[in-house]
Amino acid sequence: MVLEIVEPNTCIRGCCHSHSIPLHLSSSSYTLLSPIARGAESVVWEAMLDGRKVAVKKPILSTSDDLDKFHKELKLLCKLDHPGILKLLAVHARPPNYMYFFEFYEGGNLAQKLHVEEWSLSIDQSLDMMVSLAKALEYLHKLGIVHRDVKPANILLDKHLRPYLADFGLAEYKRDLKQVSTENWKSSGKPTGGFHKKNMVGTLIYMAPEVLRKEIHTEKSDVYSFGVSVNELLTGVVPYTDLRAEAQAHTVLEMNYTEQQLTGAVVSEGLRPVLAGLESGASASLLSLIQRCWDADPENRPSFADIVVELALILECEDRVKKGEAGSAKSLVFHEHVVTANIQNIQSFKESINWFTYGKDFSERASLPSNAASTWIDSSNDPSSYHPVLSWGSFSTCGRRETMEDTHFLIPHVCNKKDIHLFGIFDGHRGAAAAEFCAGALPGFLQTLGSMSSPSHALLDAFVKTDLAFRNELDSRQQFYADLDVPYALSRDHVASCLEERERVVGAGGQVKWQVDTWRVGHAALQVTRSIGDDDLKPAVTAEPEITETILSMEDEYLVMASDGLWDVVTNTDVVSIIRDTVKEPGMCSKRLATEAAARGSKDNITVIVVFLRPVSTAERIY
Ligand SMILES: Nc1ncnc2c1ncn2[C@@H]1O[C@H](COP(=O)(O)OP(=O)(O)OP(=O)(O)O)[C@@H](O)[C@H]1O
Ligand SMILES: [Mn+2]
Ligand SMILES: [Mn+2]
Repeated sequence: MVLEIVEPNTCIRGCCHSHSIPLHLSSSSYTLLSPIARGAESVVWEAMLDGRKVAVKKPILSTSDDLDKFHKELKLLCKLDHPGILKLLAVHARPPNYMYFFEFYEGGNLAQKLHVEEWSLSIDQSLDMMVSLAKALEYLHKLGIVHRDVKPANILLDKHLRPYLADFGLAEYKRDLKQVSTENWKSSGKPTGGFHKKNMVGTLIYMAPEVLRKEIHTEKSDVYSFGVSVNELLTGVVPYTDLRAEAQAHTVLEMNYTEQQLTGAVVSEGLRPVLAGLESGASASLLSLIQRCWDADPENRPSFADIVVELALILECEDRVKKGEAGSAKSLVFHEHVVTANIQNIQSFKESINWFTYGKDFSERASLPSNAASTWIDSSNDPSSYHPVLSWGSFSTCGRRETMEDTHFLIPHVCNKKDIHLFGIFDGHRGAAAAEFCAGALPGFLQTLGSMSSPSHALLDAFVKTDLAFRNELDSRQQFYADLDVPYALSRDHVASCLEERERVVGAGGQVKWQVDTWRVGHAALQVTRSIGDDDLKPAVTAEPEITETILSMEDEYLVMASDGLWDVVTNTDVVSIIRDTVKEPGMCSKRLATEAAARGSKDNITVIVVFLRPVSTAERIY
C-alpha cells in the first residue's frame, strides 16, 4: 500500500506532523464497512483503505476538550514505532472527519480472547506475550510516555496471536502527569476519558493503589496494571471474580457493589487478585515477579527494563529445564503461610476426609530418611549453655463456634533429640481441612529437614512444602468430585423440531412445515407446540402441559429453571460448572447464569430461577 503524503503533512492546527504517516486522506481512498466496537469515547470500524483491510477509530468529539484530546493523542501516536505497539497507518485530521486508520488485528483484543473465546495459553505462549508487552512498555517509558490504561482489553492480537499494545486515549507524557492527575480528579472526583461509569469496575481492577488514592500516576502504575494483566493471562480469570478471592472482592463484581468497596480493599487492605498457581506452569520466580509488579509501594515495583531482563532469565531457565539441564531444583517463593482451604466447592468432601492422616502420609512419602536436626544443637554438650526444663499440656475447644477448625500437635524430643521439641497450633478457616492437613504433614516435613542450615530454614521449607502438598491434593480431589456433578434434565422442549411433538400436532389436526430453518406450526409459523393463547392454532398447539415426576434424593443439589434465552447458549453441563464456580446464593447463581448467557450472545430474553435443595454451609455461601 502506498498512500500519498501531501505536504505539508500536518494536522489542521499544525501541532501534529509525521514523515511517514499521511495525515490527510482523500475520502475516496477509504470505505467504512461495519463497526467492531463502541467504546466510551470512540467507535472502531472495520474498513478498507486503499484496497487493504484496516481498523478505523473514530473518536466521539463533542466538546473542544475532546478535540484537544484528539490532537494530543495524534501527536503522541505519530511518534510511536515499535513492533509491540499497534500501528497507525494513516489519519484523517481535518473537520468534519477525524479518524485514525490502524493496522487491522484479526485476533481482536486479549480480554475477548481470554474470556469470551476462553483461549488458554501454554506457559511458553504466555511468556512470549509478556516479553513483547514488557518491551513495548519499556519503549514507551523510554520516550517519557505513560500509558495509563494497560489491560487485556487494550491489547490487540494479530492472526498469529502476537500482542500489540493499543488505546493511547489516556496516555500522557510523564512531565505532564502531575497537572493531569489533579485536573482529572478535580471536577468529578473521577478520572475523565475512558473511565466512564459503566466501565468503572472493569478499569478499576487494573488501577494501582496510588491511582485509586488519587495520588500521582507514575510509570510504575503501568507496571502494576501489567502485573494484574499478566496474572490474568496465567489464570484465565478476570481479577477478583475468582472463587478463591476474598469474599468481599467477589461480591464487588457479582453484586455490582460500588467501586469504593473494591478501591478500599485494594488500597487499605492490600487486596490483590488471586495469584496464579504453579499448576499454570509459571515458575516461582515468575510468580514472585508478578507480586513485585503489584507491590503497594511503586518504588518496590521493577521497571520495564528490569522486567524484560527478568523475563529473559525466566525463559532461559524454562529452556534449560526442558532440555533437562537444571534437574528438578525449584526455588519456591511464597510470602505467606496462612492456613486456608482455598477451593470453595470442596466443603462436602472435605469433611468426609481425614486430612490429618492424609497430611501425615504425604510428608512420610515425600520425606528422605530422617537426619533430624543434628546440626542445630552442637552446643548441647556445653554445660554452661542454657537448657530449659520442659513440661507441656494442651486443651482445645470449639468455643461458641459451630465447628472446630483449630488443630494442634505436641511433639517433644523430636527424633529422640532431647533438646528439640515441636509445638504447633493451626487456626483453620473456611473449614478445617488445611489445618488438619498441616497438623499431619508439617511435623513430618520438619523432622526430615535437619540437614537444613537452621531451624528457621527448616520451618520455612516445611511450610512451603505443606502448602504445596495440600493444594496439589485439593486440586486433584476437586477434579475428581467435579466429575461427579451430573445434570439431569427435568423437561424437554415442546417445539416442532421434536418428532413426538410434531406427530402430536399433526394428530390433533395441525399443520407442520419446514420453514426457513426449522419445523414450524401453522400459518403463524410457530416453533412452540404447546402454549396458552395462540387461539388460531388450538387445539393442535395445546395448553396441556407435559407433566413428569422426578423423585429427589439427598444427592440432588439444586434446580435450575430458565427460559430459552439461557438454554439456547448454555448447556446443562455448562450450568453445573458455572454454579460450581459461583457464590452459593441462589440469586447470585441466577444472575451469574443469565449474565453468562448474555455474554455468549443470547438473542432472547433471559430469565433464570435457581432453587437450592439442601442447606448450603455458611462457608460455601460466603465464598
Ligand atoms: N486495530 C484494531 N484491529 C482490530 N480491532 C481493534 C483495533 N483497534 C481497536 N479494536 C477493537 O476495538 C476495541 C476498542 O478499541 P480502543 O480501546 O482503542 O477504543 P476506546 O474507545 O479507547 O475504548 P475504551 O472504552 O476501552 O476506552 C478494542 O478492544 C478492539 O476490540
Ligand atoms: Mn480500550
Ligand atoms: Mn480508551
